Amino acid sequence: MIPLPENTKLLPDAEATAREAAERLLALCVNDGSERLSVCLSGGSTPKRLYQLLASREFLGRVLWRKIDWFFGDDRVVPWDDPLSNVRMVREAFGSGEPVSASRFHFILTEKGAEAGARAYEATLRGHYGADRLDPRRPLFDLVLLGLGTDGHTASLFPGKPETKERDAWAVAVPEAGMEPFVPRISLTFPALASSREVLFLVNGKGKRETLRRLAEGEDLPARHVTSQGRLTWLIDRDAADA
Ligand SMILES: O=C1O[C@H](COP(=O)(O)O)[C@@H](O)[C@H](O)[C@H]1O
Repeated sequence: MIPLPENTKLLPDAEATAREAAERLLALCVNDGSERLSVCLSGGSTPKRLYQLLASREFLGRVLWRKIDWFFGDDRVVPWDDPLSNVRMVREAFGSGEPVSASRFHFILTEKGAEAGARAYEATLRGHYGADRLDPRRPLFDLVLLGLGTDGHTASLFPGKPETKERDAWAVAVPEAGMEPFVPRISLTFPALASSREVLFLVNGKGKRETLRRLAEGEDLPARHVTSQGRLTWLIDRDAADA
Protein backbone atom coordinates (compact mmCIF):
# COMPACT_ATOMS: atom_id res chain seq x y z
CA MET A 1 0.00 0.00 0.00
CA ILE A 2 1.23 3.52 -0.71
CA PRO A 3 1.44 6.13 2.08
CA LEU A 4 -1.86 7.97 2.31
CA PRO A 5 -2.79 11.49 3.42
CA GLU A 6 -3.65 12.05 7.07
CA ASN A 7 -7.36 11.64 7.75
CA THR A 8 -7.86 8.98 5.11
CA LYS A 9 -10.76 6.58 5.21
CA LEU A 10 -9.83 3.60 3.08
CA LEU A 11 -12.81 1.96 1.38
CA PRO A 12 -13.14 -1.23 -0.67
CA ASP A 13 -14.11 0.31 -4.00
CA ALA A 14 -15.57 3.30 -5.85
CA GLU A 15 -19.11 2.33 -4.89
CA ALA A 16 -18.14 2.36 -1.22
CA THR A 17 -16.53 5.82 -1.47
CA ALA A 18 -19.73 7.17 -3.07
CA ARG A 19 -21.86 5.58 -0.32
CA GLU A 20 -19.64 6.90 2.44
CA ALA A 21 -19.88 10.43 0.99
CA ALA A 22 -23.67 10.09 0.66
CA GLU A 23 -23.98 8.96 4.29
CA ARG A 24 -21.85 11.90 5.45
CA LEU A 25 -24.06 14.31 3.56
CA LEU A 26 -27.12 12.73 5.16
CA ALA A 27 -25.54 13.00 8.59
CA LEU A 28 -25.00 16.68 7.99
CA CYS A 29 -28.67 17.13 7.01
CA VAL A 30 -29.87 15.37 10.12
CA ASN A 31 -27.41 16.62 12.73
CA ASP A 32 -27.28 20.23 11.73
CA GLY A 33 -29.97 22.36 13.29
CA SER A 34 -29.68 25.18 10.74
CA GLU A 35 -32.47 25.92 8.32
CA ARG A 36 -30.18 26.00 5.29
CA LEU A 37 -27.05 24.15 4.24
CA SER A 38 -24.60 25.04 1.48
CA VAL A 39 -22.93 22.19 -0.36
CA CYS A 40 -20.21 22.71 -2.96
CA LEU A 41 -20.11 19.99 -5.63
CA SER A 42 -17.07 18.67 -7.45
CA GLY A 43 -16.98 17.90 -11.16
CA GLY A 44 -15.24 15.41 -13.41
CA SER A 45 -16.18 11.75 -13.42
CA THR A 46 -15.52 10.59 -9.85
CA PRO A 47 -18.54 12.08 -8.01
CA LYS A 48 -21.15 11.05 -10.58
CA ARG A 49 -22.06 7.87 -8.70
CA LEU A 50 -22.48 9.84 -5.47
CA TYR A 51 -24.98 12.19 -7.14
CA GLN A 52 -26.83 9.23 -8.67
CA LEU A 53 -27.04 7.62 -5.26
CA LEU A 54 -28.43 10.77 -3.62
CA ALA A 55 -31.23 10.82 -6.17
CA SER A 56 -31.83 7.05 -6.00
CA ARG A 57 -34.82 5.47 -4.34
CA GLU A 58 -32.59 4.41 -1.47
CA PHE A 59 -31.46 7.93 -0.54
CA LEU A 60 -33.95 10.33 -2.14
CA GLY A 61 -36.33 10.47 0.80
CA ARG A 62 -33.53 10.79 3.34
CA VAL A 63 -31.84 13.85 1.86
CA LEU A 64 -33.36 17.06 3.19
CA TRP A 65 -33.43 18.66 -0.27
CA ARG A 66 -35.37 21.72 0.85
CA LYS A 67 -32.55 22.63 3.22
CA ILE A 68 -29.71 22.52 0.70
CA ASP A 69 -28.25 25.05 -1.72
CA TRP A 70 -25.94 23.37 -4.26
CA PHE A 71 -22.89 25.23 -5.55
CA PHE A 72 -20.05 24.19 -7.86
CA GLY A 73 -16.32 24.16 -7.10
CA ASP A 74 -15.47 24.59 -10.76
CA ASP A 75 -16.71 24.23 -14.29
CA ARG A 76 -15.41 24.08 -17.80
CA VAL A 77 -16.25 27.10 -19.97
CA VAL A 78 -18.53 25.28 -22.39
CA PRO A 79 -22.31 25.36 -22.90
CA TRP A 80 -24.22 23.62 -20.12
CA ASP A 81 -25.36 20.89 -22.51
CA ASP A 82 -21.80 20.09 -23.61
CA PRO A 83 -20.54 16.65 -22.55
CA LEU A 84 -17.61 18.39 -20.78
CA SER A 85 -19.87 20.53 -18.61
CA ASN A 86 -20.00 19.79 -14.89
CA VAL A 87 -23.54 21.19 -14.86
CA ARG A 88 -24.56 18.57 -17.40
CA MET A 89 -22.86 15.79 -15.44
CA VAL A 90 -24.57 16.78 -12.19
CA ARG A 91 -27.98 17.20 -13.83
CA GLU A 92 -27.72 13.85 -15.57
CA ALA A 93 -26.65 12.16 -12.36
CA PHE A 94 -29.50 13.69 -10.32
CA GLY A 95 -31.76 12.52 -13.13
CA SER A 96 -35.04 13.59 -14.59
CA GLY A 97 -36.78 13.47 -11.20
CA GLU A 98 -34.89 16.76 -10.54
CA PRO A 99 -34.92 16.57 -6.76
CA VAL A 100 -33.26 19.99 -6.65
CA SER A 101 -35.48 22.94 -7.48
CA ALA A 102 -34.01 25.42 -9.98
CA SER A 103 -33.61 28.18 -7.41
CA ARG A 104 -31.40 26.01 -5.18
CA PHE A 105 -28.96 25.02 -7.94
CA HIS A 106 -26.28 27.70 -8.31
CA PHE A 107 -24.63 26.93 -11.64
CA ILE A 108 -21.49 28.71 -12.84
CA LEU A 109 -22.44 30.88 -15.83
CA THR A 110 -20.23 30.11 -18.81
CA GLU A 111 -21.79 31.78 -21.85
CA LYS A 112 -19.94 35.08 -21.46
CA GLY A 113 -16.50 33.55 -20.97
CA ALA A 114 -14.26 32.73 -18.05
CA GLU A 115 -13.63 36.23 -16.66
CA ALA A 116 -17.28 37.29 -16.70
CA GLY A 117 -18.34 33.89 -15.35
CA ALA A 118 -15.90 34.09 -12.45
CA ARG A 119 -17.04 37.60 -11.53
CA ALA A 120 -20.69 36.57 -11.73
CA TYR A 121 -20.12 33.49 -9.58
CA GLU A 122 -18.26 35.47 -6.97
CA ALA A 123 -21.23 37.86 -6.86
CA THR A 124 -23.58 34.87 -6.46
CA LEU A 125 -21.50 33.53 -3.59
CA ARG A 126 -21.19 36.89 -1.86
CA GLY A 127 -24.94 37.45 -2.21
CA HIS A 128 -25.71 34.05 -0.71
CA TYR A 129 -23.20 34.58 2.10
CA GLY A 130 -24.47 38.07 2.76
CA ALA A 131 -21.07 39.74 3.10
CA ASP A 132 -18.01 40.63 1.00
CA ARG A 133 -15.50 39.19 3.44
CA LEU A 134 -15.27 35.65 4.71
CA ASP A 135 -15.64 35.42 8.45
CA PRO A 136 -13.79 32.40 9.94
CA ARG A 137 -16.60 32.02 12.49
CA ARG A 138 -19.17 31.61 9.74
CA PRO A 139 -17.98 29.34 6.89
CA LEU A 140 -19.29 29.85 3.37
CA PHE A 141 -19.96 26.13 2.85
CA ASP A 142 -21.15 23.40 5.15
CA LEU A 143 -19.65 20.73 2.92
CA VAL A 144 -17.15 20.94 0.05
CA LEU A 145 -16.68 17.91 -2.20
CA LEU A 146 -13.44 17.73 -4.14
CA GLY A 147 -11.70 15.44 -6.60
CA LEU A 148 -8.06 14.90 -7.46
CA GLY A 149 -6.73 15.19 -11.01
CA THR A 150 -3.87 12.92 -12.07
CA ASP A 151 -1.65 16.03 -12.15
CA GLY A 152 -2.60 16.90 -8.55
CA HIS A 153 -5.13 19.61 -9.44
CA THR A 154 -8.31 20.04 -7.50
CA ALA A 155 -11.38 22.07 -8.51
CA SER A 156 -9.68 23.78 -11.51
CA LEU A 157 -6.56 24.87 -9.62
CA PHE A 158 -3.71 23.38 -11.65
CA PRO A 159 -0.04 22.95 -10.70
CA GLY A 160 2.10 25.99 -11.48
CA LYS A 161 -0.80 28.21 -12.56
CA PRO A 162 -1.30 31.70 -11.11
CA GLU A 163 -4.83 30.90 -9.88
CA THR A 164 -3.30 28.75 -7.13
CA LYS A 165 -1.80 31.92 -5.63
CA GLU A 166 -5.07 33.86 -5.46
CA ARG A 167 -5.71 35.04 -1.92
CA ASP A 168 -8.54 37.59 -2.29
CA ALA A 169 -11.02 36.51 -4.95
CA TRP A 170 -13.50 33.73 -4.19
CA ALA A 171 -13.76 32.63 -7.85
CA VAL A 172 -11.24 32.99 -10.67
CA ALA A 173 -11.00 32.55 -14.42
CA VAL A 174 -8.59 29.82 -15.47
CA PRO A 175 -7.73 30.68 -19.07
CA GLU A 176 -5.46 27.64 -19.54
CA ALA A 177 -6.27 24.26 -18.04
CA GLY A 178 -3.19 22.30 -17.00
CA MET A 179 -4.53 19.02 -18.37
CA GLU A 180 -7.29 17.65 -20.56
CA PRO A 181 -9.89 18.75 -21.36
CA PHE A 182 -7.98 21.84 -22.48
CA VAL A 183 -10.83 24.30 -22.23
CA PRO A 184 -10.81 27.41 -20.03
CA ARG A 185 -12.28 26.91 -16.59
CA ILE A 186 -13.83 28.87 -13.76
CA SER A 187 -12.77 27.77 -10.30
CA LEU A 188 -13.27 28.59 -6.67
CA THR A 189 -10.06 29.61 -4.96
CA PHE A 190 -8.31 28.11 -1.94
CA PRO A 191 -9.68 30.78 0.44
CA ALA A 192 -13.26 30.08 -0.71
CA LEU A 193 -12.83 26.29 -0.42
CA ALA A 194 -11.24 26.70 3.01
CA SER A 195 -14.27 28.59 4.25
CA SER A 196 -15.99 25.30 4.96
CA ARG A 197 -17.13 23.22 7.89
CA GLU A 198 -16.15 20.01 6.16
CA VAL A 199 -14.15 18.98 3.08
CA LEU A 200 -14.37 15.54 1.51
CA PHE A 201 -11.94 14.42 -1.19
CA LEU A 202 -13.13 11.44 -3.25
CA VAL A 203 -10.33 9.48 -4.93
CA ASN A 204 -10.87 6.23 -6.81
CA GLY A 205 -8.97 3.97 -9.13
CA LYS A 206 -5.45 2.97 -10.09
CA GLY A 207 -5.05 6.09 -12.21
CA LYS A 208 -4.81 8.24 -9.06
CA ARG A 209 -2.23 6.05 -7.28
CA GLU A 210 0.85 7.85 -8.53
CA THR A 211 -0.68 11.25 -7.68
CA LEU A 212 -1.43 10.11 -4.13
CA ARG A 213 2.14 8.86 -3.83
CA ARG A 214 3.51 12.23 -4.99
CA LEU A 215 1.28 14.01 -2.47
CA ALA A 216 2.45 11.72 0.31
CA GLU A 217 6.07 12.38 -0.65
CA GLY A 218 5.43 16.04 -0.01
CA GLU A 219 5.30 17.33 -3.58
CA ASP A 220 3.82 20.79 -3.81
CA LEU A 221 0.62 19.86 -5.68
CA PRO A 222 -2.52 22.03 -5.50
CA ALA A 223 -4.59 19.43 -3.62
CA ARG A 224 -2.11 19.77 -0.77
CA HIS A 225 -3.14 23.39 -0.24
CA VAL A 226 -6.78 22.68 0.52
CA THR A 227 -7.73 23.34 4.12
CA SER A 228 -10.99 23.51 6.02
CA GLN A 229 -12.09 25.27 9.15
CA GLY A 230 -13.51 21.92 10.20
CA ARG A 231 -12.86 18.35 9.15
CA LEU A 232 -10.96 17.40 6.00
CA THR A 233 -11.23 13.74 5.02
CA TRP A 234 -9.90 11.73 2.11
CA LEU A 235 -12.20 8.91 0.98
CA ILE A 236 -9.89 6.65 -1.01
CA ASP A 237 -10.60 3.27 -2.54
CA ARG A 238 -8.27 0.26 -2.45
CA ASP A 239 -7.35 0.53 -6.12
CA ALA A 240 -6.09 4.08 -5.65
CA ALA A 241 -4.25 3.13 -2.45
CA ASP A 242 -2.77 -0.07 -3.92
CA ALA A 243 -4.12 -1.86 -0.86
O1 LIG B 1 -11.23 18.69 -14.38
C1 LIG B 1 -11.62 18.25 -13.33
O2 LIG B 1 -10.94 17.23 -12.72
C2 LIG B 1 -11.07 16.91 -11.35
C3 LIG B 1 -10.83 15.40 -11.25
O3 LIG B 1 -11.74 14.78 -12.15
P1 LIG B 1 -11.98 13.21 -12.28
O4 LIG B 1 -12.66 13.03 -13.61
O5 LIG B 1 -10.66 12.54 -12.21
O6 LIG B 1 -12.89 12.83 -11.16
C4 LIG B 1 -12.42 17.33 -10.81
O7 LIG B 1 -12.41 17.23 -9.41
C5 LIG B 1 -12.78 18.74 -11.25
O8 LIG B 1 -14.00 19.17 -10.69
C6 LIG B 1 -12.90 18.72 -12.74
O9 LIG B 1 -13.38 19.92 -13.29
